[in-house]
Amino acid sequence: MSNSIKLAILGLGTVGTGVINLINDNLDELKRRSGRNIIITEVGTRRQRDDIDPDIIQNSDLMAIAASENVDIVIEVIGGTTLAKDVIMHAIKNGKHVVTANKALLAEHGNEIFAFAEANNVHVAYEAAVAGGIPIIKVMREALAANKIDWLAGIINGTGNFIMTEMRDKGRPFADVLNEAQELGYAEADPTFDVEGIDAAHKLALLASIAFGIPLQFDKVYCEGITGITLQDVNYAEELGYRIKHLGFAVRRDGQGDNNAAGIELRVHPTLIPQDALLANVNGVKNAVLVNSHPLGQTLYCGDGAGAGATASAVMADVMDLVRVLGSTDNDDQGSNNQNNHGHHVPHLAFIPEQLSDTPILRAEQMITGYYLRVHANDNPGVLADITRILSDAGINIDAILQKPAHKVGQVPVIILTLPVVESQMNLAIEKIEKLETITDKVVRIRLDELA
Ligand SMILES: NC(=O)C1=CN([C@@H]2O[C@H](COP(=O)(O)OP(=O)(O)OC[C@H]3O[C@@H](n4cnc5c(N)ncnc54)[C@H](O)[C@@H]3O)[C@@H](O)[C@H]2O)C=CC1
Ligand SMILES: N[C@@H](CC=O)C(=O)O
Repeated sequence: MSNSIKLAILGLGTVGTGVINLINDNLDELKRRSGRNIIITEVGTRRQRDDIDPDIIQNSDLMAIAASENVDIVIEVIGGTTLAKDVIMHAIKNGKHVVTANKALLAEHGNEIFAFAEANNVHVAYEAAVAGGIPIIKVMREALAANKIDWLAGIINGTGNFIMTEMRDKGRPFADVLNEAQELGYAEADPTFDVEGIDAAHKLALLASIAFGIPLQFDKVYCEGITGITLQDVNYAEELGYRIKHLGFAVRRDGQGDNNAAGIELRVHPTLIPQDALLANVNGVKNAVLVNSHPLGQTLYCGDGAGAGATASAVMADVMDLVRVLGSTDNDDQGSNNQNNHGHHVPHLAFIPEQLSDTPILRAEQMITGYYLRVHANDNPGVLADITRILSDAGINIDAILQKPAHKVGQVPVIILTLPVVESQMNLAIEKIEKLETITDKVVRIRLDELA
């Protein structure tokens, strides 16, 4: 077997430990598939660990590891956007290929990091950064390379899906399930990233870039989390044949039709989807990404979205890609066997950097979705007529109405499902509904999508 490939793992938490375990468990498979021996030569850890193979150098100086002669590929799994960035830039400068699971870092600084990697002829691989173990980056960059992607929708946070599933199926309290997700290694170091939708927004920014060939624009992703979802809305949605899932959407709009703007919608929010949609039945820590592309049509990719094993699988898939590049003699631009050559001809963001487009990202009020509205009204004659008149005057088509028995004396919840509408129109209609004397509370609104 030819020369060993030397790995450094920075950070021995959930993912770093998962990678060590995977290598220990599957080394024979890795060798047979790559034709190379794969060894961990160094690990970056804050404190000396006695559970690590004594042949592996333990070092708290991550910058030294990133420049070490003893390392071919640097695996960054410390998380965060400060030291992680410095270490990755240092590794790139020193000609190392990098594998990272750090979606926060790439969503915020990926444009700079990828440009620096290209200038230094190395690759920064990031399969584990989106949807855990699902090979969605590889699929979208390579397997769908001949397609034009129109939209994608995905459950892209395992913690959030785990919490919503456990709450719905077992009636468990939010805080209790979040606690379990942390114990299982699913949650981010700061779990507000999971429950407020920020982690999903990081991943969506990455998916949208490789779907549409646009630069990373995390700051333009519209983002709502799951903390405002009540069991009451979950149950009403189920009664109407829908399920609430926390989804990320990236949608290309061509600007056809009244009030429609051309551009890309990037949004993360709870969404009612039909109960019989495949995505509605993706539960627990599972993630799934539905991609609609031309000419292929809809394809769905599903698997564990978080946790040590799933994430280590994605990290090591990237390592294997790089091992094959490092091992090839005919894959680089000069035909040489330069160990540091880029070799990997798949562009970081799927499109060649000069071809990234400046298609605008649409503002929230320009986005188009259906809606679930829950309106609390005094049980007076004519109240329903007032609400439906306001919606109809705003050009909003009602798809279903459900009036529930009064749960407080004289007050009835009215549930309305609408067809897709431009958000600015819905904002105006809700403003008018809330001004009606018969309306007692703020209108609750959740977006709705038929995924057709
Ligand atoms: N846990 C999961 O399921 C997934 C995590 N990720 C990403 O992978 C990365 C790591 O996540 P986890 O392993 O879950 O986090 P973690 O918090 O379990 O592990 C991070 C480790 O890095 C160590 N570390 C931090 N700064 C260090 C320093 N200066 N020197 C040495 N060690 C240092 C910490 O002590 C900790 O052991 C994050 O970017 C996360 O977003 C991505 C996909 C899934
Ligand atoms: N915290 C994240 C981990 C994987 O990306 C999640 O729950 O999805």
